[in-house]
Amino acid sequence: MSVLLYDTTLRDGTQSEDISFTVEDKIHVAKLLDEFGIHYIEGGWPGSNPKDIEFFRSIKQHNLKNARISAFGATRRAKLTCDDDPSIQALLESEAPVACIFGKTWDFHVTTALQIELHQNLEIIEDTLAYLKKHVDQVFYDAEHFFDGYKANPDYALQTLQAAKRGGAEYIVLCDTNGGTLPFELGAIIEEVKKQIDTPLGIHCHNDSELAVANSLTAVKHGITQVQGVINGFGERCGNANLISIIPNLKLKMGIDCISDEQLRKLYHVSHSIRELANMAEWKNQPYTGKSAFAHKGGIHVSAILKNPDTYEHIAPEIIGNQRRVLVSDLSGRSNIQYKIEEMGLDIDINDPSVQELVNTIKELENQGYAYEGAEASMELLLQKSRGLVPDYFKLRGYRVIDERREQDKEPISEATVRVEAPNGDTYHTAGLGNGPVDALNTALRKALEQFYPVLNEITLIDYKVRILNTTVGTKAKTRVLIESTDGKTRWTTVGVHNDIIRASYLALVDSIRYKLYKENI
Ligand SMILES: CC(=O)SCCNC(=O)CCNC(=O)[C@H](O)C(C)(C)COP(=O)(O)OP(=O)(O)OC[C@H]1O[C@@H](n2cnc3c(N)ncnc32)[C@H](O)[C@@H]1OP(=O)(O)O
Ligand SMILES: CC(=O)C(=O)O
Repeated sequence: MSVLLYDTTLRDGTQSEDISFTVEDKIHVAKLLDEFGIHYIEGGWPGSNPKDIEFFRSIKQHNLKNARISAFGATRRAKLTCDDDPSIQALLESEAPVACIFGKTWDFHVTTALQIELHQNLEIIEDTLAYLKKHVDQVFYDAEHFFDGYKANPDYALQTLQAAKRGGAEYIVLCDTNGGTLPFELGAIIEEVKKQIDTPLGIHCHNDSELAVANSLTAVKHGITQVQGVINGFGERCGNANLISIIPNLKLKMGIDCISDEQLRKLYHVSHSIRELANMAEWKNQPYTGKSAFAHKGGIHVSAILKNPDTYEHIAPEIIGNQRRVLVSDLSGRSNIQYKIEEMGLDIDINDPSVQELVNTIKELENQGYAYEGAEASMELLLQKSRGLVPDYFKLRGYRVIDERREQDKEPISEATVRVEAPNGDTYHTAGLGNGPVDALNTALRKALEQFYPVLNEITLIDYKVRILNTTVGTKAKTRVLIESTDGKTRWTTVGVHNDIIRASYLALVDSIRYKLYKENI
């Protein structure tokens, strides 16, 4: 059995709150989807807006390898013929080889939304499809609200499908538009449809009951051969069926070879690239492609993973381009540390006393508010320091930070001074201005240290996160600061915790600097 993948990220996905692709973004997404092995890419609704018209004009200049481009539209307006309907004409002008038209199935929608007679809707469906069939290579029909319509009036719902069949639809796609259908209802209804309709069937599910993926897979189990969905499940309200979950489930769990093994390895890349292009926040726990999807934290889990990863993983992460991660925290045992040691390429025996010492230190520090699962550079320093492998690169003799606003209409000024002592005993006294007290402290500290460690000028701070830990004590609360740094080659994250936010930032900054020096073998 084979299943055709129909992606509507560029149409239904853009109905998601906060998503607005440019034409260039849309072209980029289409090319990613094509490489990934998607069979149909719905590029937009040419009757809706100039951006979508431009997309269809522009995509013709790109030679796609796998995918056919589909243009979306509605059945003709009741008062217009297809020749007069601007939306139908825009669809033809798009010159897309595939047209996907949605029409009404639910009698309630016909009388309430379209406000026409039930028989008129049947005529509209049939003649819109028949008209398009004469002009477009392939015509698909999206039966909007099919499952709700069937539950309300099965006879009429099936009549709408018969009309689509008479009109020549190559595929009839059953839509769970409001996302309220349960998998067992959906399966039973599809079985009834198959008794009446011999046109190939597709499925298009929304996620309002968090069942869009389950419903899509159930539909395939009941013989449906086209699955419509959106990358990362983007879409209006709670989103559409998530192709990032559907595809590996079809291939790895149901044995349906919808894309090649090589294409499946791009799953992580496609998911993250399209999320970036959509400018949507990271979904860490996203099944399959989230950063946490194969992240193991509990000591017992990690101990078993080290013996055989199948103990706590449903698939091997590499198959879909993701990777296993082990987190270190106060829920760790020695196995977590052992995993990290191997990951860092260090040669330390699990029975070395430093390992148990590190487990104990981490549990104690986490109790004070430190969090090492996102600050692996600080953890590596802790481990290597306990083994005497991190020198005292410098001593801080003192610092002062001034943050002042001298006049009402002027921006505040932040200034820091630091005194540090180099290993040879020389003392450096520097000052720095900054965009706030932490920035000023960073400038002053780096000015001093770069005089005897020039390599530090490669470091840039790329992220600074502050979390207040015990919020009930107000301004006396403890602060955790996480700093992410890069030297252009790698990125690393360090942590600092203190009652004083400047001191917490200083601790995280100093760990970042020490990590760079340690990695340079200085
Ligand atoms: C389930 C789905 O996801 S369907 C896709 C939904 N997506 C969108 O709506 C995004 C793109 N939409 C648009 O750009 C605009 O809504 C347009 C251009 C299509 C129409 O704009 P307007 O002409 O201003 O109409 P408006 O958006 O106010 O209302 C929609 C009209 O389409 C009609 N309509 C709804 N479904 C259908 C259908 N299947 N076939 C024909 N007409 C339909 C409605 O009855 C309404 O008609 P009315 O103006 O006579 O009351
Ligand atoms: C066609 C469509 O997007 C729907 O019915 O949900």
